[in-house]
Amino acid sequence: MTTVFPSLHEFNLNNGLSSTREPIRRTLSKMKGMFHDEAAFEAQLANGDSLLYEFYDMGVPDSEKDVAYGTSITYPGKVGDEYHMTKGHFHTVIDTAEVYYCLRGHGYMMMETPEGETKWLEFLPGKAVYVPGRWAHRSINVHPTEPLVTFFAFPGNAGHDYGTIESKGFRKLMVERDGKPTVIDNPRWNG
Ligand SMILES: O=P(O)(O)OC[C@H]1O[C@](O)(CO)[C@@H](O)[C@@H]1O
Ligand SMILES: [Fe+2]
Repeated sequence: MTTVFPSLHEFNLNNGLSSTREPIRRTLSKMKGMFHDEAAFEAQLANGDSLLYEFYDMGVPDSEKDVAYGTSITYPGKVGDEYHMTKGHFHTVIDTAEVYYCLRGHGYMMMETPEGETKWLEFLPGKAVYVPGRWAHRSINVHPTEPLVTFFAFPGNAGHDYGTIESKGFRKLMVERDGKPTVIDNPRWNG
């Protein structure tokens, strides 16, 4: 049995970053095939492999008795008309849930089940989104200039299944229409 000691970590309330741990960073090139406008993606990548989001793995044991937690920071911007977002995933142990609490910014949590139900809920500072087991989830930043900062927690054994989203995509996308965030059917959904 692993012995886990009580620990203390700091996450900055403004930028979401921790002074006590290194984040995992995902740049544009790690998101190939995720945005619906491939030409806009390639054009943007030619201008530099910019940082889209970063988040923390605090290294808690991968046991169902433990709680994985950390902050997730998605930077503002769009690829074509589609807002910056995380890759998104199901949990490998698919019926494990997750909770997110928004600390800064404006965004949405896009969710869907394998059966095809979809749901998106708004992130604003002070709002908590509960993602039940079986719902794939992706954070989306719709603010023009501010980072979307959330704090998340989920069972340590949940794991990340990226394969399903990488091959099928999400059924719904969040794009800008007439200057406003708008949900559309994913024209490239491959279910
Ligand atoms: O794993 P993705 O989809 O790249 O997005 C990262 C986010 O998801 C998490 O894995 C939590 O489920 C966090 O580490 C982070 O908030
Ligand atoms: Fe998750």
